[in-house]
Amino acid sequence: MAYGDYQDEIYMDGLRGVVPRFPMTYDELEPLAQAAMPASVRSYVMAGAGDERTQRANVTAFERWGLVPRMMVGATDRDLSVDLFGMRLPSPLFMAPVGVIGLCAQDGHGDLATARAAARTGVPMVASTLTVDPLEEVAAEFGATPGFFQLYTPTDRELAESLVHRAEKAGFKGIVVTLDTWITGWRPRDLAVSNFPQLRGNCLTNYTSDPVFRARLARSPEDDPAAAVAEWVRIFGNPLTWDDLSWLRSITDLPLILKGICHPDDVRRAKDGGVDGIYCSNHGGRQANGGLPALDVLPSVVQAADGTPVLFDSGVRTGADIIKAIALGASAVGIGRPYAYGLAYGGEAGVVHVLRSLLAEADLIMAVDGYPTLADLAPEALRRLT
Ligand SMILES: Cc1cc2nc3c(=O)[nH]c(=O)nc-3n(C[C@H](O)[C@H](O)[C@H](O)COP(=O)(O)O)c2cc1C
Ligand SMILES: CCCCC(=O)C(=O)O
Repeated sequence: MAYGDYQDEIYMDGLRGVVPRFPMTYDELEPLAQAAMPASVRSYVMAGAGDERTQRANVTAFERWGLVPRMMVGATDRDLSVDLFGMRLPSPLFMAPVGVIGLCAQDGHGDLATARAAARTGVPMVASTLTVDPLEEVAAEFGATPGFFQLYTPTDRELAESLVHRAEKAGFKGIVVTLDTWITGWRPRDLAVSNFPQLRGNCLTNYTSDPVFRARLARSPEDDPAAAVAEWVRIFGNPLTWDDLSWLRSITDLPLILKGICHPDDVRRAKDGGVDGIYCSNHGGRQANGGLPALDVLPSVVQAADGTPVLFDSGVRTGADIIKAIALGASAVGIGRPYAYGLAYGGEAGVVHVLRSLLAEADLIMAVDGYPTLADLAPEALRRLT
């Protein structure tokens, strides 16, 4: 089945008098999802760093590139599949780690709903360290779709190793280490409501369920939750340096991917340290304002990666954006807010709808523009507007 067939399904429903249950664009979804969320979760998900210029620029950066269509290619069959870390994935799309995704669902179990959406669509989920349900239970919902575990590396190395080994045992297929969030950026939306401390206590399950973490506490997290949060705050932020990379590399044989890489020299150092993947991202503009849009640094990252897979996120909102990122050299393309809002508005079905809509649009663009495979999307397929 082609991804574009989702269009036919929606039209057929229309013929039977069934109107679409979900908004058809990100711009329509965003306010509806925000209205459906509790205020603290809403401001947390919306929050970008500073006056959010970088966050907005991540999105508008895509408007400066245009695809050039090719005719008479006969692109009746499209192939969106990609090879990544020895796995064949049906498309380049994946769900970026979103720490509070659990809380985005009405029932508080959004991690499980997202994992089920991954199982239904074949779109991998990168599960954050900060899930609400334990990583083992999240992984159990993935079905045949590979999942990735995102590590926030605590200062306690033994705890970091325990989290990674639990992820291996649970069946995750890669470890994504996030480098840009050892400290939280200046987020006025959260500061205005003193938000973050309220939320974080809900997302510590992977710590409170960990034997190493529990052994560090005088009393169990069940008996003294405040002490568990305090210990988490103490150990959470690890300002990793390149000297830590050999240790990170040594703790797992799974593919190791570094998230937050935007500079070609950092790509080279990561490659020298033996990583399997580079993840180019500015954290959706949530961490440091004043930065370049992530899309604008992607080509130099891809060039330095020199064949090492480059995952990309930040600002992807449409199927056309996915195609543009691929044409600029990304091996896989992630979304954060779009699926978080799909979940908040429509639960698991909302996530599935967001994923299928993005893939349908991407597939139909490839059909119309005459690019039957992702390999056809060479840089010449794109032109930069002046
Ligand atoms: C509410 C929220 C929570 C996030 N939590 C994490 C996290 O736990 N770990 C991480 O590496 N990135 C986290 N991110 C960043 C995303 O992985 C991703 O880089 C970003 O959302 C991509 O930008 P987009 O939202 O414009 O698609 C979070 C993003 C959001 C919106
Ligand atoms: C300490 C921040 C953890 C979650 C996160 O990455 C985000 O909110 O962007």
